[in-house]
Amino acid sequence: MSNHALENGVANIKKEEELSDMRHGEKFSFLSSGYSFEIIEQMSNYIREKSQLRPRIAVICGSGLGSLADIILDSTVISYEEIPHFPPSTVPGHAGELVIGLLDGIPVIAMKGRLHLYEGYPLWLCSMPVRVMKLLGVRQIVITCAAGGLNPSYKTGDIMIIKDHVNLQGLIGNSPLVGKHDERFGPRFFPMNKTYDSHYREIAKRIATDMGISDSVREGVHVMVGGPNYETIAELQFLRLMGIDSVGMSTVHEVLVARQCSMRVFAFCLITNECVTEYDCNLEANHEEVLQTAEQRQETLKLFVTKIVAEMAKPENSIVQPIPGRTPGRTNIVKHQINAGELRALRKGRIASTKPTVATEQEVNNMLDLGIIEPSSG
Ligand SMILES: O=P(O)(O)O[C@@H]1C[C@H](O)[C@@H](CO)O1
Ligand code: HPA
Repeated sequence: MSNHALENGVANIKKEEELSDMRHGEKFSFLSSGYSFEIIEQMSNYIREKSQLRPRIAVICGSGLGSLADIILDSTVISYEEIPHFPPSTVPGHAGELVIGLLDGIPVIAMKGRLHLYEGYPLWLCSMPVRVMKLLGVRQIVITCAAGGLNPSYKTGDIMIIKDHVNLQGLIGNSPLVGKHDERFGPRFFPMNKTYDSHYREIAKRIATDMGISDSVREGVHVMVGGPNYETIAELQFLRLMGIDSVGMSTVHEVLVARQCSMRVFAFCLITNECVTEYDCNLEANHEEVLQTAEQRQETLKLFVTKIVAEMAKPENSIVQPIPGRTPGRTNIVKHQINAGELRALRKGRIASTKPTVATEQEVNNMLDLGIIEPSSG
């Protein structure tokens, strides 16, 4: 199926290119905004049929961090290649599997391996799984990555909680969000200043203290570069001037898409190597070191992530606010009203949605963001 992924993407782009402005009878081209809502819905429906669990929490495992998914019990494993329209993962250290199961008793969905820009996939395709997970009911997400430590005080093996990012690609117009807009994925114009959930960051720091690892846990600003090559010394010096603490090749595009659809985000990097910023240094960045560091830190990270997920799942930590910026009157969501029986059935995963009746847009948005109802293509 995955062989068709890019073809289908291209078909989708062609459809968009054919859009015409009827007022003027002219044809306009659109940059691709990726898979339509209906294709994402098809993908999530495929996944939903494979597991009875309806996780609210997702984990994206970065390079060499796939073992985080190995502690998920009673799991259903779905290879990316079998999911319609899902492209394969092509990087060592990225298994290319979705794992749905229980992490210390809490339903989660994990991406064991992600998609990168440097694999030749456009950013909308790299971040597409986040939209699929949203339609599956995910409302909170833990995003992890391997990164080079640019802050001179960082050491290999440190965990850096991301408090902010510089979206280098986005600043010059390469964003997963460019192109034709569909309000069902969230607003086009939305704020980013509360992106990295401050409450979850505090929880993570408390957990680090309890685990006795606070000396190796940092908080900093992440940048995503295009890769696949590591950076030159001049590039790293430039990034350091910008106030960057960690350099990676992922995460930012996923965070953007997650925030657009109102997910609460906790993200961290494992500092897998120290960035070389001096010309007279003989060290050279390499992927083997990245994977090796990840392997050395896997037990600590498994515990760290398990504890964070347990906290995120607590009712008081799982309240989700809709992201500001929805365009009034532009949402295509079918409105639902829900009774107690339906709510119980939804929570047990026996039904995916309820019959459409009338509810206010505010009620619908609240229910959507709380994961009580599913967005529909209607
Ligand atoms: O998938 P992530 O961002 O964790 O992987 C990093 C970036 C490159 O894919 C790779 C470079 O070693 O590790
Ligand atoms: N640079 C960019 N991406 C990375 C690095 C790095 O040094 N290490 C792991 N991913």
